[in-house]
Amino acid sequence: MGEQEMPTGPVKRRLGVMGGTFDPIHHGHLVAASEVAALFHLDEVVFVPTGQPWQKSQRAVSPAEDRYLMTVIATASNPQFSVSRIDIDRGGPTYTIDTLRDLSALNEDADLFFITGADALAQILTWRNADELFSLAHFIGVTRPGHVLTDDGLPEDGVSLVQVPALAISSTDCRARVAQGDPVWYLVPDGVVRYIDKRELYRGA
Ligand SMILES: Nc1ncnc2c1ncn2[C@@H]1O[C@H](COP(=O)(O)OP(=O)(O)OP(=O)(O)O)[C@@H](O)[C@H]1O
Ligand SMILES: O=C(O)c1ccc[n+]([C@@H]2O[C@H](COP(=O)([O-])O)[C@@H](O)[C@H]2O)c1
Repeated sequence: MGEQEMPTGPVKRRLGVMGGTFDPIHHGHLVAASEVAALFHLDEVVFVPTGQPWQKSQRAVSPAEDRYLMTVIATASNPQFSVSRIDIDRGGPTYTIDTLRDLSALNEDADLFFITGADALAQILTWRNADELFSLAHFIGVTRPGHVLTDDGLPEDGVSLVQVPALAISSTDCRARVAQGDPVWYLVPDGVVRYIDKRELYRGA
């Protein structure tokens, strides 16, 4: 068979997945997703707020509906970004293995790319069914100030490491700033500043 006659399957969509607690979502999350979308030619990035983040059980996490709505507000202006409720609506502790199984079933026409910061990537072997994760998605680890980005111990073909513009922003710091009465303007999108104020989030954090 000549080269031109080689059978080809349908071209798969390239779907980025940005999981997070987003309490609140900030520009570090948004820049990471935007950079990876450009570098990996993603068709879409779906942000997936956690239901119950079991590794954050040492602190009170804001209600899922508030975190979901802030994520919607923050991503609404970008036609490439969307938000999924799957981890919230499933109920119970959130495991990425479930996120990826559910998204695979809903997007049979897509290859999945799971985006994660250096800190989260360093913990990945502690996640539920860690071995199976890499058969469901390609993992993309991004740089984050204060954390070492490494794929040590992870499957060679399963992970890519990417440098993104350094934004020393964390949700922890945003919550502390609000609690102290300090501004979070320009750390989070304007609509998220307004939402935090309207719902009086983090005042006693
Ligand atoms: N500034 C940042 N730069 C790059 N990646 C980030 C940044 N902030 C968060 N991430 C990544 O985004 C994902 C979701 O993070 P998460 O919602 O826990 O935010 P966080 O700022 O780490 O929150 P917290 O301070 O409450 O732990 C994780 O993979 C995390 O590593
Ligand atoms: O699958 C797990 O066991 C697991 C443990 C901790 C974190 N995660 C996922 O990692 C992503 C970032 O989590 P977090 O807690 O840093 O916001 C989010 O999608 C979580 O569901 C997943």
